[in-house]
Amino acid sequence: MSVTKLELRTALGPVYRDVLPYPPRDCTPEEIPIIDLKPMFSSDLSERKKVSSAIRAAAVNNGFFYVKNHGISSEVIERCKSQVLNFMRQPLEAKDTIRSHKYSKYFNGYLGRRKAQISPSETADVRESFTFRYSPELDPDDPKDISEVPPEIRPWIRGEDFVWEGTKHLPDFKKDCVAYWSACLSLARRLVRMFALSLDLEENYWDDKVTYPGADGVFNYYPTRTQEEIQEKFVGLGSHTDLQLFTLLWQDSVGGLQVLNREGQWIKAPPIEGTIVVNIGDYMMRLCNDIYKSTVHRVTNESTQERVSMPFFFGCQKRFKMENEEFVKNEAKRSIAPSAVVIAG
Ligand SMILES: O=C(O)CCC(=O)C(=O)O
Ligand SMILES: [Fe+2]
Repeated sequence: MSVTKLELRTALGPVYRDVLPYPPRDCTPEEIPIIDLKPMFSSDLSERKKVSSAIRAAAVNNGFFYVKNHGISSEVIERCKSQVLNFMRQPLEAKDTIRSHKYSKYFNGYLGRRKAQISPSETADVRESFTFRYSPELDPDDPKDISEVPPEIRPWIRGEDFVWEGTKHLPDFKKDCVAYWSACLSLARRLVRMFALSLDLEENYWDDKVTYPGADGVFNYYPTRTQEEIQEKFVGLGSHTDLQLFTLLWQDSVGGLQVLNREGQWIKAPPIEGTIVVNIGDYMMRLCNDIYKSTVHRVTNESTQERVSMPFFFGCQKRFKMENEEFVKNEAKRSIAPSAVVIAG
């Protein structure tokens, strides 16, 4: 049996994985379970522990699970998804007015088709994306003007206004995007408590580290591939791990997300109506000494329809990671998850 070596650019430096020579197959419910979040909203600790123990079981296995009854309304999701299409279906010139490589210090804005390559072992990414990062005035739980943020924290705020300036012509674009992002942030702050419980930590272990969190909203758009891209086996988004504590990932009904399981077999994580995918990131894996796995995943849109996904990357603000110097250095090379080697032009 001949395995292939896959090289990954992770926040822990280059990592290699053996991949089995079999084509991707459907996942089983044990491999990527569905966790019901309803008990998370209970005031009864033993109820909440039902969620945390289910999280632990999934996190030590493949590090990927779906959540249902997550509390984000389907209207908020649908409105945001429509806005992603409104933005992405514009002519390239309009999207390029907020081009990330040109206008952003912190990877906010638009990244074009085949302008990055996240995986050194695969092709450039066909995916286009729009990114906006944490701004205190958008925080749903305690909105603040930047002037009210403690001075030592201000330099770490990564949101940039040009993304909203350059999309003003799209009615309600900011409002609908922020509504979805806010809902993700509130959910993530609850979910991180379940992660704390799952690791036998105090439930509030992360609370003060996510007051000004890493909270990156990314909208991914996977156009259908050209004949050339199909022949050359272009990936939508190459194999990678996410960088932060965990990711909340909404995907539309098109499909194309694959996860590398513990055995090195690619398994498909199909869209399941009403759910959001959650996966562990490198920083969580580092903090818990690899007990929880930051899982390798990739996307290829092999359908004849465009695909949208809306990940939300949640973590501690960078200054809390300084004790992990190596981690921060490698993370800077990769930046946030949609980053990669930049392709000129
Ligand atoms: O599009 C997807 O389903 C996954 C996206 C992803 O992995 C990412 O943006 O990091
Ligand atoms: Fe990812």
